[in-house]
Amino acid sequence: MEGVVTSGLFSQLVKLCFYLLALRGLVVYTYRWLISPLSHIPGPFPAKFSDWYGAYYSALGSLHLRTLEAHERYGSVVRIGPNKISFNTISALHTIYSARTLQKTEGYVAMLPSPRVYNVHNVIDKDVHRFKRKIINQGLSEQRMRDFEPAMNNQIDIFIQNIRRACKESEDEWSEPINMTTPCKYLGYDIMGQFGFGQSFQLQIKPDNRFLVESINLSAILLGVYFQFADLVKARLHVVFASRALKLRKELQALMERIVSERVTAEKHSQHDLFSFVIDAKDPESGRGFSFTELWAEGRLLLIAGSDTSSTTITSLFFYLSRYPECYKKLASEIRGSFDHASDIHSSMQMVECIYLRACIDETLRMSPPVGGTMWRKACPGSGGIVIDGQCIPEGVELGCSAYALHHNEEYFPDSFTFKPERWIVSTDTSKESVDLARRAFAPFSLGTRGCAGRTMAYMETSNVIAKTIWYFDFTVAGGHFGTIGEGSSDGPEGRKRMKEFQLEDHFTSTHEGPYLQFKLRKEVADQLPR
Ligand code: HEM
Repeated sequence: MEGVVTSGLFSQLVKLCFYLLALRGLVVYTYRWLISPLSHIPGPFPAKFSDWYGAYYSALGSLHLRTLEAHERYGSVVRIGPNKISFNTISALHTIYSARTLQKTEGYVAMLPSPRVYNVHNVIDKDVHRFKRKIINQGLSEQRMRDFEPAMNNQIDIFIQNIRRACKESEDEWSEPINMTTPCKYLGYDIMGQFGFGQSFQLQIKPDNRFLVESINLSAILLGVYFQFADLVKARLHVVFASRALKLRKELQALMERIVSERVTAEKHSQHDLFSFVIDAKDPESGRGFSFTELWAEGRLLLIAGSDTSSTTITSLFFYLSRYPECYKKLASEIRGSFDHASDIHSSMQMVECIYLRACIDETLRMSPPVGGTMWRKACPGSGGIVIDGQCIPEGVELGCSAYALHHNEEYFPDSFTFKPERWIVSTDTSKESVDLARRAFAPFSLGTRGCAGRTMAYMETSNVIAKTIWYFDFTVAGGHFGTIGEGSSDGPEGRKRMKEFQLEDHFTSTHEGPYLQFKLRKEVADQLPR
Protein backbone atom coordinates (compact mmCIF):
# COMPACT_ATOMS: atom_id res chain seq x y z
CA MET A 1 0.00 0.00 0.00
CA GLU A 2 2.80 2.35 1.11
CA GLY A 3 4.69 1.49 -2.13
CA VAL A 4 1.69 2.39 -4.29
CA VAL A 5 1.37 5.80 -2.54
CA THR A 6 5.11 6.51 -2.96
CA SER A 7 5.13 5.63 -6.65
CA GLY A 8 1.97 7.75 -7.21
CA LEU A 9 3.65 10.69 -5.49
CA PHE A 10 6.78 10.16 -7.58
CA SER A 11 4.89 10.18 -10.88
CA GLN A 12 3.06 13.37 -9.78
CA LEU A 13 6.45 14.98 -9.07
CA VAL A 14 7.80 13.95 -12.46
CA LYS A 15 4.71 15.43 -14.14
CA LEU A 16 5.09 18.66 -12.15
CA CYS A 17 8.76 18.97 -13.15
CA PHE A 18 7.80 18.36 -16.77
CA TYR A 19 5.10 21.07 -16.68
CA LEU A 20 7.44 23.52 -14.96
CA LEU A 21 10.13 22.89 -17.58
CA ALA A 22 7.60 23.28 -20.41
CA LEU A 23 6.34 26.53 -18.87
CA ARG A 24 9.89 27.84 -18.50
CA GLY A 25 10.59 26.91 -22.14
CA LEU A 26 7.40 28.68 -23.24
CA VAL A 27 8.27 31.86 -21.34
CA VAL A 28 11.93 31.91 -22.49
CA TYR A 29 11.18 31.13 -26.13
CA THR A 30 8.26 33.61 -26.31
CA TYR A 31 10.54 36.27 -24.84
CA ARG A 32 13.32 35.52 -27.33
CA TRP A 33 10.92 35.48 -30.26
CA LEU A 34 8.64 38.44 -29.57
CA ILE A 35 9.93 40.60 -26.71
CA SER A 36 13.75 40.55 -26.78
CA PRO A 37 15.38 43.85 -27.89
CA LEU A 38 16.73 41.84 -30.86
CA SER A 39 13.31 40.52 -31.92
CA HIS A 40 13.01 43.05 -34.78
CA ILE A 41 16.24 41.81 -36.43
CA PRO A 42 15.50 39.26 -39.16
CA GLY A 43 17.23 35.90 -39.38
CA PRO A 44 16.65 32.16 -39.70
CA PHE A 45 13.56 31.30 -37.63
CA PRO A 46 15.04 28.51 -35.43
CA ALA A 47 18.08 30.69 -34.63
CA LYS A 48 15.87 33.15 -32.70
CA PHE A 49 15.10 30.50 -30.07
CA SER A 50 18.33 28.76 -29.19
CA ASP A 51 22.07 28.49 -29.71
CA TRP A 52 21.40 24.90 -30.75
CA TYR A 53 21.12 26.41 -34.23
CA GLY A 54 24.77 27.52 -34.27
CA ALA A 55 25.97 24.41 -32.43
CA TYR A 56 24.18 22.09 -34.87
CA TYR A 57 25.49 23.72 -38.04
CA SER A 58 28.95 24.09 -36.54
CA ALA A 59 28.97 20.32 -35.85
CA LEU A 60 27.97 19.77 -39.49
CA GLY A 61 30.71 22.16 -40.65
CA SER A 62 28.30 24.41 -42.54
CA LEU A 63 27.65 27.39 -40.26
CA HIS A 64 29.64 29.66 -42.63
CA LEU A 65 27.27 28.65 -45.47
CA ARG A 66 24.14 29.23 -43.34
CA THR A 67 25.49 32.66 -42.29
CA LEU A 68 26.11 33.72 -45.90
CA GLU A 69 22.67 32.44 -46.93
CA ALA A 70 21.05 34.39 -44.09
CA HIS A 71 22.77 37.60 -45.23
CA GLU A 72 21.76 37.02 -48.85
CA ARG A 73 18.17 36.52 -47.75
CA TYR A 74 17.69 39.03 -44.93
CA GLY A 75 20.31 41.75 -45.55
CA SER A 76 23.47 42.98 -43.88
CA VAL A 77 22.25 42.64 -40.25
CA VAL A 78 21.06 39.19 -39.26
CA ARG A 79 20.07 37.51 -35.99
CA ILE A 80 21.88 34.20 -36.03
CA GLY A 81 21.21 33.14 -32.41
CA PRO A 82 18.91 34.34 -29.61
CA ASN A 83 21.67 36.67 -28.50
CA LYS A 84 23.88 36.87 -31.61
CA ILE A 85 23.96 39.42 -34.42
CA SER A 86 26.01 38.97 -37.58
CA PHE A 87 26.92 42.00 -39.73
CA ASN A 88 28.11 41.90 -43.33
CA THR A 89 29.56 45.33 -44.13
CA ILE A 90 33.03 46.88 -44.21
CA SER A 91 31.99 49.55 -41.70
CA ALA A 92 30.79 46.91 -39.21
CA LEU A 93 33.97 44.86 -39.71
CA HIS A 94 36.23 47.78 -38.87
CA THR A 95 34.09 49.12 -36.02
CA ILE A 96 33.67 45.77 -34.29
CA TYR A 97 37.23 44.51 -34.46
CA SER A 98 38.90 47.79 -33.59
CA ALA A 99 36.52 48.88 -30.80
CA ARG A 100 38.25 49.18 -27.43
CA THR A 101 34.91 48.73 -25.68
CA LEU A 102 34.32 45.24 -27.08
CA GLN A 103 35.84 42.02 -25.79
CA LYS A 104 35.85 38.31 -26.57
CA THR A 105 32.89 36.21 -25.40
CA GLU A 106 32.37 33.23 -23.06
CA GLY A 107 32.64 30.91 -26.08
CA TYR A 108 36.41 31.47 -25.95
CA VAL A 109 36.54 30.36 -22.31
CA ALA A 110 34.71 27.20 -23.35
CA MET A 111 37.81 26.49 -25.44
CA LEU A 112 40.16 26.21 -22.46
CA PRO A 113 42.13 22.96 -22.66
CA SER A 114 42.22 22.87 -18.84
CA PRO A 115 40.61 25.14 -16.24
CA ARG A 116 42.20 28.59 -15.91
CA VAL A 117 44.97 27.86 -18.45
CA TYR A 118 44.63 30.85 -20.75
CA ASN A 119 46.62 31.53 -23.89
CA VAL A 120 46.94 34.66 -26.01
CA HIS A 121 43.96 33.59 -28.13
CA ASN A 122 41.35 32.63 -25.56
CA VAL A 123 42.14 35.06 -22.74
CA ILE A 124 39.38 37.67 -22.33
CA ASP A 125 40.99 40.04 -19.81
CA LYS A 126 42.51 42.86 -21.85
CA ASP A 127 45.50 43.52 -19.58
CA VAL A 128 46.51 39.87 -19.47
CA HIS A 129 46.08 39.71 -23.26
CA ARG A 130 48.27 42.80 -23.79
CA PHE A 131 51.07 41.20 -21.78
CA LYS A 132 50.87 37.85 -23.60
CA ARG A 133 50.53 39.42 -27.03
CA LYS A 134 53.62 41.62 -26.59
CA ILE A 135 55.72 38.55 -25.95
CA ILE A 136 54.16 36.47 -28.73
CA ASN A 137 54.56 39.37 -31.20
CA GLN A 138 58.27 39.41 -30.51
CA GLY A 139 58.44 35.62 -30.97
CA LEU A 140 56.67 35.92 -34.34
CA SER A 141 58.41 39.08 -35.58
CA GLU A 142 59.82 39.30 -39.13
CA GLN A 143 63.38 38.93 -37.82
CA ARG A 144 62.46 35.79 -35.85
CA MET A 145 60.74 34.40 -38.93
CA ARG A 146 63.84 34.99 -41.03
CA ASP A 147 65.92 33.13 -38.44
CA PHE A 148 63.45 30.27 -38.48
CA GLU A 149 63.01 30.11 -42.27
CA PRO A 150 65.85 27.63 -43.00
CA ALA A 151 64.30 25.11 -40.57
CA MET A 152 60.91 25.68 -42.24
CA ASN A 153 62.46 25.11 -45.65
CA ASN A 154 64.01 21.82 -44.50
CA GLN A 155 60.49 20.60 -43.78
CA ILE A 156 59.29 21.87 -47.17
CA ASP A 157 62.12 19.92 -48.82
CA ILE A 158 60.77 16.73 -47.21
CA PHE A 159 57.33 17.58 -48.65
CA ILE A 160 58.93 17.96 -52.12
CA GLN A 161 60.86 14.68 -51.74
CA ASN A 162 57.66 12.86 -50.84
CA ILE A 163 55.94 14.10 -54.01
CA ARG A 164 59.08 13.20 -55.97
CA ARG A 165 58.87 9.64 -54.68
CA ALA A 166 55.29 9.36 -55.98
CA CYS A 167 56.36 10.48 -59.49
CA LYS A 168 57.00 7.97 -62.27
CA GLU A 169 60.38 7.65 -63.95
CA SER A 170 58.91 8.16 -67.43
CA GLU A 171 58.58 11.82 -68.46
CA ASP A 172 55.17 11.17 -70.02
CA GLU A 173 53.44 9.52 -67.09
CA TRP A 174 51.64 11.22 -64.23
CA SER A 175 52.12 10.02 -60.62
CA GLU A 176 49.44 8.12 -58.73
CA PRO A 177 46.78 10.54 -57.38
CA ILE A 178 47.79 12.24 -54.12
CA ASN A 179 45.17 13.51 -51.65
CA MET A 180 46.75 16.93 -51.00
CA THR A 181 44.99 17.37 -47.66
CA THR A 182 47.23 14.70 -46.13
CA PRO A 183 50.77 15.87 -47.07
CA CYS A 184 49.80 19.52 -46.47
CA LYS A 185 48.54 18.69 -42.96
CA TYR A 186 51.64 16.66 -42.11
CA LEU A 187 53.82 19.52 -43.34
CA GLY A 188 51.85 22.11 -41.33
CA TYR A 189 52.20 20.18 -38.07
CA ASP A 190 55.86 19.35 -38.66
CA ILE A 191 56.65 23.03 -39.24
CA MET A 192 54.78 24.09 -36.12
CA GLY A 193 56.44 21.39 -33.99
CA GLN A 194 59.78 22.69 -35.24
CA PHE A 195 58.77 26.28 -34.62
CA GLY A 196 57.22 25.80 -31.19
CA PHE A 197 59.57 23.23 -29.65
CA GLY A 198 62.58 22.82 -31.92
CA GLN A 199 61.61 19.37 -33.18
CA SER A 200 59.22 18.27 -35.88
CA PHE A 201 56.56 15.66 -35.13
CA GLN A 202 57.99 13.72 -38.11
CA LEU A 203 54.53 13.11 -39.54
CA GLN A 204 56.01 13.50 -43.02
CA ILE A 205 58.47 10.68 -42.53
CA LYS A 206 56.85 8.10 -40.26
CA PRO A 207 53.38 7.13 -39.03
CA ASP A 208 54.01 7.06 -35.24
CA ASN A 209 52.51 10.47 -34.39
CA ARG A 210 49.95 10.77 -37.15
CA PHE A 211 47.08 10.26 -34.69
CA LEU A 212 47.73 13.93 -33.90
CA VAL A 213 45.84 14.99 -37.04
CA GLU A 214 42.67 13.11 -36.08
CA SER A 215 43.02 14.26 -32.48
CA ILE A 216 43.14 17.93 -33.43
CA ASN A 217 40.36 17.55 -36.03
CA LEU A 218 38.02 16.01 -33.45
CA SER A 219 38.92 18.64 -30.84
CA ALA A 220 38.21 21.38 -33.41
CA ILE A 221 34.71 19.97 -34.03
CA LEU A 222 33.99 19.90 -30.30
CA LEU A 223 35.41 23.36 -29.69
CA GLY A 224 33.45 24.76 -32.63
CA VAL A 225 30.21 23.51 -31.01
CA TYR A 226 31.13 24.95 -27.60
CA PHE A 227 32.19 28.24 -29.19
CA GLN A 228 28.63 28.63 -30.52
CA PHE A 229 26.88 27.36 -27.38
CA ALA A 230 29.16 27.93 -24.39
CA ASP A 231 26.63 26.60 -21.85
CA LEU A 232 26.91 23.14 -23.40
CA VAL A 233 30.30 22.74 -21.71
CA LYS A 234 28.46 22.38 -18.40
CA ALA A 235 26.47 19.47 -19.83
CA ARG A 236 29.84 17.75 -20.48
CA LEU A 237 28.55 16.39 -23.78
CA HIS A 238 32.07 15.52 -24.83
CA VAL A 239 32.18 12.79 -22.18
CA VAL A 240 29.22 11.08 -23.88
CA PHE A 241 29.74 11.90 -27.56
CA ALA A 242 33.45 12.34 -27.96
CA SER A 243 35.12 9.45 -26.20
CA ARG A 244 37.52 8.95 -29.14
CA ALA A 245 38.43 12.65 -29.10
CA LEU A 246 39.19 12.40 -25.38
CA LYS A 247 41.27 9.25 -25.81
CA LEU A 248 43.31 10.85 -28.60
CA ARG A 249 43.62 14.04 -26.56
CA LYS A 250 45.32 12.04 -23.81
CA GLU A 251 47.77 10.58 -26.32
CA LEU A 252 48.44 14.06 -27.69
CA GLN A 253 48.98 15.38 -24.16
CA ALA A 254 51.56 12.62 -23.53
CA LEU A 255 53.34 13.37 -26.82
CA MET A 256 53.44 17.10 -26.12
CA GLU A 257 54.70 16.55 -22.57
CA ARG A 258 57.54 14.43 -23.93
CA ILE A 259 58.46 17.04 -26.54
CA VAL A 260 58.28 19.89 -24.03
CA SER A 261 60.41 18.07 -21.47
CA GLU A 262 63.01 17.16 -24.13
CA ARG A 263 63.11 20.80 -25.15
CA VAL A 264 63.47 21.97 -21.55
CA THR A 265 66.44 19.68 -20.98
CA ALA A 266 68.18 20.77 -24.21
CA GLU A 267 70.31 23.91 -24.28
CA LYS A 268 68.02 26.96 -24.23
CA HIS A 269 69.30 28.56 -27.42
CA SER A 270 70.12 25.42 -29.36
CA GLN A 271 67.27 26.11 -31.85
CA HIS A 272 65.62 29.13 -33.50
CA ASP A 273 62.29 28.11 -31.98
CA LEU A 274 59.64 29.94 -30.03
CA PHE A 275 60.84 28.31 -26.83
CA SER A 276 64.38 29.68 -27.14
CA PHE A 277 62.97 33.15 -27.43
CA VAL A 278 60.00 33.12 -25.10
CA ILE A 279 61.83 31.45 -22.24
CA ASP A 280 63.84 34.66 -21.69
CA ALA A 281 61.36 37.22 -23.07
CA LYS A 282 60.08 39.85 -20.69
CA ASP A 283 57.32 42.41 -21.02
CA PRO A 284 59.35 45.64 -21.47
CA GLU A 285 57.01 47.54 -19.10
CA SER A 286 56.50 45.09 -16.23
CA GLY A 287 59.64 42.96 -16.64
CA ARG A 288 57.40 39.89 -16.31
CA GLY A 289 58.00 36.73 -18.39
CA PHE A 290 56.00 33.56 -19.15
CA SER A 291 55.70 30.83 -16.53
CA PHE A 292 56.23 27.24 -17.65
CA THR A 293 52.44 26.61 -17.71
CA GLU A 294 51.92 29.70 -19.86
CA LEU A 295 54.64 28.61 -22.25
CA TRP A 296 53.00 25.20 -22.56
CA ALA A 297 49.57 26.80 -23.19
CA GLU A 298 51.02 29.04 -25.93
CA GLY A 299 52.87 26.16 -27.59
CA ARG A 300 49.68 24.11 -27.71
CA LEU A 301 47.70 27.04 -29.14
CA LEU A 302 50.27 27.78 -31.84
CA LEU A 303 50.25 24.15 -32.88
CA ILE A 304 46.55 24.45 -33.74
CA ALA A 305 46.42 28.14 -34.77
CA GLY A 306 49.47 27.92 -37.01
CA SER A 307 49.30 24.50 -38.63
CA ASP A 308 45.68 23.83 -39.53
CA THR A 309 45.15 27.32 -40.93
CA SER A 310 48.27 27.43 -43.12
CA SER A 311 47.79 23.88 -44.38
CA THR A 312 44.17 24.67 -45.31
CA THR A 313 45.40 27.69 -47.29
CA ILE A 314 48.03 25.65 -49.14
CA THR A 315 45.60 22.79 -49.89
CA SER A 316 42.90 25.23 -51.10
CA LEU A 317 45.40 26.97 -53.38
CA PHE A 318 46.34 23.60 -54.93
CA PHE A 319 42.62 23.04 -55.51
CA TYR A 320 42.06 26.40 -57.23
CA LEU A 321 45.18 26.14 -59.39
CA SER A 322 44.07 22.71 -60.55
CA ARG A 323 40.59 24.06 -61.45
CA TYR A 324 41.73 27.29 -63.13
CA PRO A 325 44.40 26.26 -65.71
CA GLU A 326 44.86 29.84 -66.96
CA CYS A 327 45.83 30.95 -63.38
CA TYR A 328 48.10 27.92 -63.02
CA LYS A 329 49.89 28.81 -66.28
CA LYS A 330 50.35 32.45 -65.29
CA LEU A 331 51.68 31.52 -61.87
CA ALA A 332 54.02 28.84 -63.25
CA SER A 333 55.45 31.32 -65.72
CA GLU A 334 55.98 33.92 -62.96
CA ILE A 335 57.72 31.50 -60.62
CA ARG A 336 59.83 29.74 -63.23
CA GLY A 337 60.86 33.11 -64.64
CA SER A 338 61.69 34.75 -61.28
CA PHE A 339 64.25 32.38 -59.79
CA ASP A 340 67.45 30.87 -61.21
CA HIS A 341 67.67 27.88 -58.90
CA ALA A 342 65.49 26.07 -56.35
CA SER A 343 67.80 27.26 -53.56
CA ASP A 344 66.75 30.88 -54.35
CA ILE A 345 63.16 30.12 -53.35
CA HIS A 346 62.80 31.74 -49.93
CA SER A 347 61.90 35.21 -48.59
CA SER A 348 63.78 37.68 -50.78
CA MET A 349 63.19 40.58 -53.15
CA GLN A 350 62.54 38.05 -55.93
CA MET A 351 59.76 36.52 -53.82
CA VAL A 352 58.28 39.94 -53.03
CA GLU A 353 58.20 40.65 -56.75
CA CYS A 354 56.07 37.56 -57.40
CA ILE A 355 52.92 39.63 -57.25
CA TYR A 356 50.77 37.05 -59.00
CA LEU A 357 51.73 34.48 -56.35
CA ARG A 358 50.68 36.90 -53.60
CA ALA A 359 47.42 37.60 -55.47
CA CYS A 360 46.74 33.84 -55.74
CA ILE A 361 47.28 33.43 -51.98
CA ASP A 362 44.97 36.35 -51.17
CA GLU A 363 42.35 35.11 -53.57
CA THR A 364 42.49 31.68 -51.90
CA LEU A 365 42.14 33.25 -48.43
CA ARG A 366 39.17 35.19 -49.78
CA MET A 367 37.40 32.27 -51.47
CA SER A 368 38.09 29.76 -48.69
CA PRO A 369 39.08 31.53 -45.47
CA PRO A 370 40.45 28.86 -43.08
CA VAL A 371 38.69 30.65 -40.19
CA GLY A 372 35.49 31.53 -42.03
CA GLY A 373 33.00 31.83 -39.17
CA THR A 374 32.03 34.75 -36.97
CA MET A 375 34.54 35.68 -34.26
CA TRP A 376 32.09 36.73 -31.55
CA ARG A 377 32.62 39.89 -29.50
CA LYS A 378 30.45 41.71 -26.94
CA ALA A 379 30.42 45.07 -25.19
CA CYS A 380 32.60 45.25 -22.07
CA PRO A 381 30.57 45.42 -18.84
CA GLY A 382 29.72 49.03 -18.00
CA SER A 383 30.35 50.30 -21.55
CA GLY A 384 26.64 50.77 -22.26
CA GLY A 385 26.73 48.82 -25.54
CA ILE A 386 27.75 49.98 -28.99
CA VAL A 387 26.19 51.34 -32.19
CA ILE A 388 27.05 49.42 -35.36
CA ASP A 389 25.67 50.47 -38.76
CA GLY A 390 22.97 52.46 -36.95
CA GLN A 391 21.88 49.51 -34.77
CA CYS A 392 22.12 49.94 -30.98
CA ILE A 393 23.59 46.76 -29.63
CA PRO A 394 23.10 46.42 -25.86
CA GLU A 395 25.66 44.96 -23.48
CA GLY A 396 25.62 41.18 -23.35
CA VAL A 397 24.69 40.71 -27.03
CA GLU A 398 27.27 38.87 -29.16
CA LEU A 399 28.16 40.43 -32.49
CA GLY A 400 30.65 39.94 -35.28
CA CYS A 401 31.33 39.43 -38.99
CA SER A 402 31.95 36.16 -40.79
CA ALA A 403 34.97 36.29 -43.12
CA TYR A 404 33.28 33.81 -45.49
CA ALA A 405 30.11 35.94 -45.76
CA LEU A 406 32.04 39.20 -46.22
CA HIS A 407 34.32 37.64 -48.81
CA HIS A 408 31.27 36.62 -50.85
CA ASN A 409 29.45 39.92 -50.52
CA GLU A 410 28.93 40.84 -54.20
CA GLU A 411 29.10 44.54 -53.39
CA TYR A 412 32.77 44.17 -52.54
CA PHE A 413 33.71 41.10 -54.60
CA PRO A 414 31.72 40.90 -57.85
CA ASP A 415 31.46 37.37 -59.24
CA SER A 416 32.54 36.27 -55.80
CA PHE A 417 32.56 32.52 -56.42
CA THR A 418 35.07 32.81 -59.26
CA PHE A 419 38.77 32.50 -58.45
CA LYS A 420 40.26 35.69 -59.92
CA PRO A 421 43.71 36.62 -58.55
CA GLU A 422 43.59 39.59 -60.97
CA ARG A 423 41.08 41.34 -58.66
CA TRP A 424 44.03 42.08 -56.31
CA ILE A 425 46.27 43.71 -58.95
CA VAL A 426 45.66 47.21 -60.35
CA SER A 427 45.62 47.04 -64.17
CA THR A 428 43.70 48.36 -67.15
CA ASP A 429 40.89 45.94 -66.21
CA THR A 430 41.02 46.45 -62.43
CA SER A 431 40.78 49.95 -60.97
CA LYS A 432 42.69 51.09 -57.89
CA GLU A 433 39.32 51.84 -56.24
CA SER A 434 38.10 48.26 -56.65
CA VAL A 435 41.38 46.86 -55.26
CA ASP A 436 41.15 49.27 -52.28
CA LEU A 437 37.55 48.27 -51.66
CA ALA A 438 38.48 44.58 -51.77
CA ARG A 439 41.37 45.18 -49.34
CA ARG A 440 39.04 46.85 -46.82
CA ALA A 441 36.58 43.96 -46.97
CA PHE A 442 39.31 41.30 -46.70
CA ALA A 443 39.60 39.80 -43.21
CA PRO A 444 40.95 36.23 -43.24
CA PHE A 445 43.23 37.11 -40.31
CA SER A 446 40.60 39.26 -38.55
CA LEU A 447 41.65 42.77 -37.50
CA GLY A 448 42.76 44.89 -34.58
CA THR A 449 44.55 43.91 -31.41
CA ARG A 450 43.01 40.40 -31.51
CA GLY A 451 43.85 39.84 -35.17
CA CYS A 452 46.21 37.03 -36.17
CA ALA A 453 49.74 37.15 -34.75
CA GLY A 454 51.11 34.74 -37.36
CA ARG A 455 50.38 36.43 -40.71
CA THR A 456 54.05 36.80 -41.65
CA MET A 457 54.66 33.13 -41.04
CA ALA A 458 51.50 32.11 -42.91
CA TYR A 459 52.48 34.05 -46.05
CA MET A 460 56.09 32.84 -45.86
CA GLU A 461 55.08 29.19 -45.54
CA THR A 462 52.41 29.30 -48.24
CA SER A 463 54.64 31.19 -50.70
CA ASN A 464 57.60 28.87 -50.20
CA VAL A 465 55.56 25.65 -50.49
CA ILE A 466 53.64 26.71 -53.60
CA ALA A 467 56.66 28.26 -55.33
CA LYS A 468 58.86 25.20 -54.69
CA THR A 469 56.19 22.75 -55.79
CA ILE A 470 55.59 24.63 -59.03
CA TRP A 471 59.32 24.96 -59.57
CA TYR A 472 59.85 21.21 -59.44
CA PHE A 473 56.59 19.78 -60.78
CA ASP A 474 53.70 20.11 -63.18
CA PHE A 475 50.40 18.95 -61.74
CA THR A 476 46.86 18.22 -62.86
CA VAL A 477 43.53 17.05 -61.39
CA ALA A 478 43.32 13.28 -60.95
CA GLY A 479 41.00 11.49 -63.36
CA GLY A 480 37.74 9.69 -62.43
CA HIS A 481 36.07 9.77 -59.03
CA PHE A 482 39.22 10.93 -57.18
CA GLY A 483 39.28 14.08 -59.27
CA THR A 484 35.91 15.17 -57.91
CA ILE A 485 36.84 14.94 -54.21
CA GLY A 486 36.96 18.39 -52.62
CA GLU A 487 34.71 20.10 -55.16
CA GLY A 488 30.99 20.91 -54.86
CA SER A 489 28.37 18.81 -56.59
CA SER A 490 25.18 19.79 -58.43
CA ASP A 491 23.22 17.30 -56.30
CA GLY A 492 24.91 18.37 -53.04
CA PRO A 493 23.05 20.14 -50.21
CA GLU A 494 22.35 23.90 -50.30
CA GLY A 495 25.60 25.87 -50.44
CA ARG A 496 27.63 22.86 -51.61
CA LYS A 497 26.64 22.82 -55.27
CA ARG A 498 29.46 24.99 -56.67
CA MET A 499 31.88 22.63 -58.40
CA LYS A 500 34.78 25.08 -58.56
CA GLU A 501 34.66 25.96 -54.86
CA PHE A 502 36.89 23.97 -52.48
CA GLN A 503 34.55 22.47 -49.88
CA LEU A 504 35.59 23.42 -46.34
CA GLU A 505 33.88 22.24 -43.18
CA ASP A 506 34.03 25.16 -40.83
CA HIS A 507 34.36 24.24 -37.14
CA PHE A 508 36.24 27.40 -36.04
CA THR A 509 39.24 26.20 -38.02
CA SER A 510 38.34 24.08 -41.06
CA THR A 511 38.58 20.45 -42.14
CA HIS A 512 38.53 19.20 -45.75
CA GLU A 513 39.30 16.32 -48.13
CA GLY A 514 41.17 16.42 -51.46
CA PRO A 515 41.96 17.71 -53.98
CA TYR A 516 43.53 14.62 -55.56
CA LEU A 517 46.33 15.71 -57.89
CA GLN A 518 48.83 13.93 -60.11
CA PHE A 519 52.38 15.19 -60.54
CA LYS A 520 55.24 15.03 -63.07
CA LEU A 521 58.79 16.02 -62.18
CA ARG A 522 60.21 18.74 -64.47
CA LYS A 523 63.32 17.07 -65.88
CA GLU A 524 65.12 20.37 -66.43
CA VAL A 525 65.30 21.02 -62.65
CA ALA A 526 65.46 17.42 -61.39
CA ASP A 527 69.18 17.72 -60.54
CA GLN A 528 68.37 20.53 -58.05
CA LEU A 529 66.28 18.24 -55.84
CA PRO A 530 67.44 18.12 -52.20
CA ARG A 531 69.04 14.77 -51.29
C1 HEM B 1 46.59 31.34 -43.25
C2 HEM B 1 46.86 31.14 -42.02
C3 HEM B 1 46.15 31.77 -40.86
C4 HEM B 1 44.90 32.29 -40.77
C5 HEM B 1 43.85 32.38 -41.85
C6 HEM B 1 44.72 32.77 -39.41
C7 HEM B 1 43.57 33.38 -38.94
C8 HEM B 1 43.43 33.89 -37.66
C9 HEM B 1 42.25 34.56 -37.17
C10 HEM B 1 40.97 34.81 -37.97
C11 HEM B 1 42.48 34.92 -35.90
C12 HEM B 1 41.52 35.65 -34.94
C13 HEM B 1 40.74 34.62 -34.17
C14 HEM B 1 39.73 35.20 -33.19
O1 HEM B 1 39.38 36.36 -33.25
O2 HEM B 1 39.29 34.42 -32.36
C15 HEM B 1 43.81 34.46 -35.55
C16 HEM B 1 44.40 34.62 -34.32
C17 HEM B 1 45.64 34.14 -34.00
N1 HEM B 1 46.52 33.51 -34.85
FE1 HEM B 1 46.25 33.12 -36.80
N2 HEM B 1 45.86 32.50 -38.71
C18 HEM B 1 46.78 31.91 -39.55
C19 HEM B 1 48.04 31.49 -39.25
C20 HEM B 1 48.64 31.63 -38.03
C21 HEM B 1 49.99 31.23 -37.72
C22 HEM B 1 50.97 30.60 -38.71
C23 HEM B 1 50.19 31.51 -36.40
C24 HEM B 1 51.39 31.29 -35.53
C25 HEM B 1 52.46 30.72 -35.81
C26 HEM B 1 48.97 32.12 -35.88
C27 HEM B 1 48.80 32.56 -34.61
C28 HEM B 1 47.66 33.21 -34.14
C29 HEM B 1 47.52 33.70 -32.78
C30 HEM B 1 48.55 33.59 -31.66
C31 HEM B 1 46.25 34.28 -32.68
C32 HEM B 1 45.60 34.91 -31.45
C33 HEM B 1 45.80 36.40 -31.49
C34 HEM B 1 45.21 37.15 -30.30
O3 HEM B 1 44.09 36.85 -29.84
O4 HEM B 1 45.89 38.08 -29.84
N3 HEM B 1 48.06 32.17 -36.91
N4 HEM B 1 44.37 33.85 -36.65
